[in-house]
Amino acid sequence: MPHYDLVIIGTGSGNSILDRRFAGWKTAIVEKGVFGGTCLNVGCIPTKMFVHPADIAASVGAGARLGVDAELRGVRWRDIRDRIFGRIDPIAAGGRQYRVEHEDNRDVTVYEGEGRFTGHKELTITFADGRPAETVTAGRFVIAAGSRPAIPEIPGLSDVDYHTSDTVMRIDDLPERAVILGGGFIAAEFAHVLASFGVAVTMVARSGALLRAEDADVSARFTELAAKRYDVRLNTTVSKVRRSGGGVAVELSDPAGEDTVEAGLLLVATGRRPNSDLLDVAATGLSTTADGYVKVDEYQRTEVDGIYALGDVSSPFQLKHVANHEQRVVQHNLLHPDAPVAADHRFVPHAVFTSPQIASVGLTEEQAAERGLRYVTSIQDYAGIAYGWAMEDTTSFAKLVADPATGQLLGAHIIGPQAATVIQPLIQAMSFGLDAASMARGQYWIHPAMPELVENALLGLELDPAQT
Ligand SMILES: Cc1cc2nc3c(=O)[nH]c(=O)nc-3n(C[C@H](O)[C@H](O)[C@H](O)COP(=O)(O)OP(=O)(O)OC[C@H]3O[C@@H](n4cnc5c(N)ncnc54)[C@H](O)[C@@H]3O)c2cc1C
Ligand SMILES: NC(=O)c1ccc[n+]([C@@H]2O[C@H](COP(=O)([O-])OP(=O)(O)OC[C@H]3O[C@@H](n4cnc5c(N)ncnc54)[C@H](O)[C@@H]3O)[C@@H](O)[C@H]2O)c1
Repeated sequence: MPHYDLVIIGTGSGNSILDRRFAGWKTAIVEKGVFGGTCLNVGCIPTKMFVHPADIAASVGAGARLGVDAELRGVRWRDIRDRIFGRIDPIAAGGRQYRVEHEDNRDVTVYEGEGRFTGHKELTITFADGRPAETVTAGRFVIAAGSRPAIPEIPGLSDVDYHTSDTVMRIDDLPERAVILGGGFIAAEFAHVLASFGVAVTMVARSGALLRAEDADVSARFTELAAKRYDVRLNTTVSKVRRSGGGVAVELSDPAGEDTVEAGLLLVATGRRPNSDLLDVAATGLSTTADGYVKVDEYQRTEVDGIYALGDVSSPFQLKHVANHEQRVVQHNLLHPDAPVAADHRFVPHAVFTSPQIASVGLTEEQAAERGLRYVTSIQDYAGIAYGWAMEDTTSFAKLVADPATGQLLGAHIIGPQAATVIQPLIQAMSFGLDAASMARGQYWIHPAMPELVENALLGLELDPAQT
């Protein structure tokens, strides 16, 4: 049975651990799917490569209001799809080839199969091509096995051809109508992409709002805008799914009664679950949280000495920048176990690349209230800054939550054009402890640029007199 210094399970962020400092470490990498993991192959990268042309397509119709009459003549879906994957697939293949063949990786063995713990620090790898399974042991493991779409139990679902984010980007033709189940990140991003490309979209959410985890004002505004663009069904559950014509019939139930929507495509976007169960992490002595995340401490160490975990398999954030940060922490701690560094999860931002864009960091107003904190808020509409006038914006805003006594920002939430970019100075201020008044007045803000939104939101905070 081969014994390794290090076994890494998963080639998403896990693949970035090895650099020349690990030369001489006898290492195995285990990957059951496509090299590069979720973000590269079926996540952040391709989705945003679809969102960009979707933004362009959507902007054509939006010009008339400003006096620019333009028409969208068509969307060449297959060309867009093939361009995107024509770029991504070779990157994944190149990453694999580098690990398998390159001289830099002479101490690395790549196992292209599915790993499962079968004992203490013992992993058995099975292969799809029927080769005999192999069992390896190691002094150190990194569990970077990510997450997968969570599929709810809905009568009939397993009998129809439904999609998840893993498959929907590779379809051959766009349907006339799509039903999207879920009201979270993936639902919001794909609703925008599909609708911008001419697909009629029905969004089905079991609660009373879309993007419910956002600050309530942001969630409410997004829900209101989405309802103008899509057929949004709130407080609705799917009671049954069945085949119908060339597609699916989705039977819906809401407080007002029953309805059936027929569509050429059903996208299930109801969250993602960590892959700890398929890995049987209990067999190596690890426990998980109630939601299935491998338990780690602030150093990304699991309960078993020498086993680390990172990314979606252990982090409820389920974000690539978090997986990458944790990967750097694990990398350091593997090399310097006696001087470990901790992961910094204080101010983890996220953005939803839908329309309008949404970005957020820190506490929502609801979370600040729940924690009993003393806080003030400020809402700055895009309509109140010069660039917002240029865009004739009427619906976008930034909302700040701050501690009035110290001027420290507690949270920032933006819904509107370029939200994911405009929020960055606020993330920086929170990360480095810059107070709102110093931030607003201690620097120039380019006029008339979008960050004036941030400047004005900061100036709108009613801080205690000592802070102003
Ligand atoms: C549609 C979509 C869009 C997204 N967009 C964004 C975004 O815009 N911004 C953002 O920050 N995040 C985004 N995310 C989230 C982001 O993709 C993930 O947080 C990130 O990829 C997690 O990285 P990871 O390394 O933990 O796992 P992964 O990248 O999933 O890597 C895990 C790897 O482990 C392999 N594996 C699993 N189990 C085993 C096993 N038993 N044996 C062998 N190999 C195994 C898998 O095949 C996979 O390759 C998106 C996710 C999705 C689904
Ligand atoms: N821009 C980004 O950073 C980005 C984009 C896409 C995905 N992601 C990551 O991927 C994760 C997964 O995305 P997601 O949209 O699937 O999850 P999500 O948690 O954002 O949303 C899941 C949605 O499904 C609903 N839901 C859950 N179980 C259900 C059930 N049984 N029946 C009906 N509805 C149900 C929830 O109420 C919610 O509306 C996100 O949490 C995010 O971390 C990030």
